[in-house]
Amino acid sequence: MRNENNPVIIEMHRISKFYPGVIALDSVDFCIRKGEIHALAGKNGAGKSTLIKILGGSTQPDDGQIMLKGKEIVLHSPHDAIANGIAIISQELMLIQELSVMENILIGRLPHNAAGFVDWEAAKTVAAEPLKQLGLELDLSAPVKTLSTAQQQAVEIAKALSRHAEVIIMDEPTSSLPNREVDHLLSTVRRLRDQGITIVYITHKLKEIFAISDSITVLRDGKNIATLSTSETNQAKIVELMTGQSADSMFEKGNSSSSDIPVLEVRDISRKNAFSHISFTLYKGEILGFAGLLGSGRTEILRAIFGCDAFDSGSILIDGKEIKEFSVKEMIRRGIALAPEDRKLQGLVLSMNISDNINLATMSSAIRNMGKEKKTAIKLFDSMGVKAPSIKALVSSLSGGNQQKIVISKWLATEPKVVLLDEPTRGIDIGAKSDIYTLVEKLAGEGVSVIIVSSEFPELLRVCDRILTLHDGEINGEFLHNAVDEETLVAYASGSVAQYSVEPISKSEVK
Ligand SMILES: Nc1ncnc2c1ncn2[C@@H]1O[C@H](COP(=O)(O)OP(=O)(O)OP(=O)(O)O)[C@@H](O)[C@H]1O
Repeated sequence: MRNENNPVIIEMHRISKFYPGVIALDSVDFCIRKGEIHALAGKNGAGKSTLIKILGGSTQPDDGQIMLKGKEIVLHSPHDAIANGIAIISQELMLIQELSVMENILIGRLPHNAAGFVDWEAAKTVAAEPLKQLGLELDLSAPVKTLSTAQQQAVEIAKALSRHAEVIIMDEPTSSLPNREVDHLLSTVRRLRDQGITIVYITHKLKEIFAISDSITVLRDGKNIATLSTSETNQAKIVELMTGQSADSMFEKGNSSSSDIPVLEVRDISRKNAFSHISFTLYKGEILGFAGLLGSGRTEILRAIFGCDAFDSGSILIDGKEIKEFSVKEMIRRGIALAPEDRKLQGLVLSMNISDNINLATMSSAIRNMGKEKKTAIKLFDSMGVKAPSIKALVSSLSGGNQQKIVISKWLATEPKVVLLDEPTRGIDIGAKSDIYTLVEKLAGEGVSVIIVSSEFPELLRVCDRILTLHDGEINGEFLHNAVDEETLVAYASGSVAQYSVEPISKSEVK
């Protein structure tokens, strides 16, 4: 709980930051108290990253003032921030994979003996200290590349502690962690707070904000909308503050557009070590969800349908005709589109602009029709509500939610009849999520069929007509969206429902 008696450790006053055509931060005041976990919430593009980059010294504000324990500080570089006890743990960890745990913790600061050689014994003692503070036992000599993501994150935190960080900023720390590691990270964060360390915690996951934080600051369109004590507010209120809309209106399922016309029939496909005996039918205008955890085979099944990966047995039919030739090119020709999970690696070319990215999947010859490309880009840019100065803006400058809209636009440009969306809302804010659900419903209304893979089951319940649960490469349950709850989906997806025979659902029930 926020303790108003804790002294203020950092005050940011009237911080502004301008980029060409964008006010990233508009005279923001941000106050953090010592020993609290302060969550920073806001839609994509609200200004969270810019604010913490300023606090971490990697971006300079155009206006405003930063006070640390009552004294003004000027942060010209990340080095200045570290010297002032402020550390950032980014989503992309800054570790050197080939070096050991100890070398990473003490990077640039290994102790030397009188003869000028590294004093490895002293290094061991110094590096062990922050790990002890975190309550962790790690082999100090193990190369970092042999550790799990959660362990690597712990090394990054230990590095910050060994540099005497008093304020640790964590940017989406659970986004790359498997579910089972999340609770462990949250208890590490609480442990740090109890030792008097101040944490600024950025996440799009509201559940996490309420599980961990003492206070919440909400940014919207570059402004500080409110700073609240977590115990005195609730999720619906935070959604309202983030979006300016009531939470209820964003989470109502629209009418189903599902028909009786089969579009995609997957018959008993199997691939060794990936999935087995997968059979289902997708109908015209239907939104079908795959509820599965990491390793359930969900991504592999989509990739097989899209022709990226082969399967060992079984068959796939589109519009009643069995497909004999499997390649991405052929599947695009037959009207299938896949928006992949890792949008930065597989979905976009970050160094290219919005227009070129939208037209990527339809550029087929060396001679480009620039007029047509521009028309397509403008149409999708407008209909998707992308927040950027123009179609010429670089995709790398967009927020996560807007990047995702570009990935989806790229595939809509191919005018598909089946859209496969792999974790379409991962890491994006609630406003952009709502835009994507609305878009999916609009597509279904136009007769496009959609498969959504997600580990966020409330999202599937919100948008899908029907949901298949996947565990260990097999479909182990089939549910209508209005006949199932989150707990049941979790039980099936985690395999904790041992014996279950899938009751076939008649199409009349789906509607
Ligand atoms: N280097 C940059 N050049 C141009 N515009 C930028 C740059 N960095 C951020 N912006 C713009 O500033 C605004 C705020 O972006 P910021 O990344 O701070 O938002 P955010 O709340 O962190 O979003 P997300 O949750 O997607 O990370 C956005 O409109 C973004 O496009």
